[in-house]
Amino acid sequence: MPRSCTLIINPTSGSYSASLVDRVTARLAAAGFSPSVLLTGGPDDAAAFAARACAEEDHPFIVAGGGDGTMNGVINGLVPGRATLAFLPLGTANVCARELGIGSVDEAVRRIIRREARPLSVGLLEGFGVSRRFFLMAGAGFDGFVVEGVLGEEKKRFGKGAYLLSALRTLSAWDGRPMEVEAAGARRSCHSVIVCNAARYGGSFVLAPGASLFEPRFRVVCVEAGRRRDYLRLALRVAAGRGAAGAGVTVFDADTVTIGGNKAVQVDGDFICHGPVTIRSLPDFARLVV
Ligand SMILES: Nc1ncnc2c1ncn2[C@@H]1O[C@H](COP(=O)(O)OP(=O)(O)OP(=O)(O)O)[C@@H](O)[C@H]1O
Repeated sequence: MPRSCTLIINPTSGSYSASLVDRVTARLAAAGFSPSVLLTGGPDDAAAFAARACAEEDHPFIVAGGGDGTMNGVINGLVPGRATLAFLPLGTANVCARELGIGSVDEAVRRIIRREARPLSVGLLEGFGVSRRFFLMAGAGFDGFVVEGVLGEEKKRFGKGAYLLSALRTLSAWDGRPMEVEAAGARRSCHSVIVCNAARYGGSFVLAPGASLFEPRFRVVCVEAGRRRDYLRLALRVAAGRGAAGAGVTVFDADTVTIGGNKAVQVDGDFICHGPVTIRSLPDFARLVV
């Protein structure tokens, strides 16, 4: 019997085309799958479609076709421990594909057909009235404020350039307050913190070497120094491929992180809330095609 396979596709993602999706489904059908395509009509659909697939089948096979936002949506709709998940890179940054070493749509399809999968760990962020899963990272402080400050109008006009404009505004209206971060049995005073479930950040920059989608723990990047020049040094280190750790920045492992204060918090590139929040790892959340 053909293996059913639900493709949840974001038609607004960076490199989507209907003909490309037709080619993918034809290849999957030829390889013995019975693919069904669901096109998202808005930001909440990926999670709703994933939840529906889990209601219809005990162990659904789901392909998230789009960018990292689509993958995040699907993860937020899944019932833990039941689904096998694959990523079809149709987005702009596609950090997920970079983490998995998937270089093209063809490569992704070959891997889907092979169906080799490993247990995926994701993160769960909980704040006041908010609960959200993430698979790449959660950030509180500088990057939270940048994501919160992106203006819809600028995003329409300048695309990813809107993040740069927001970063410039965040730099000029500098918030120097520290916040308390409790993790791995220690309390630290940090200016920003990024809880990494994957090594890469914002594209191909490796922020947290050693972080892995398959490990039931995070690499936590604490920016202790709170001056603009410390962030410049951090950016230069990361751009040079040396990772975040260095002067004013501590990196350590933890599976639970509590962040105090009321700074802005983003997960997987979406603004979620202001602190305080608690973050914990959810091991064996799904099986991820590798
Ligand atoms: N039909 C739709 N119309 C408008 N927005 C949508 C629709 N479907 C999904 N979205 C939203 O689009 C956002 C961005 O999509 P996605 O991340 O898949 O692509 P991308 O931005 O091109 O890629 P990347 O995140 O890898 O840079 C998603 O977070 C989702 O909220």
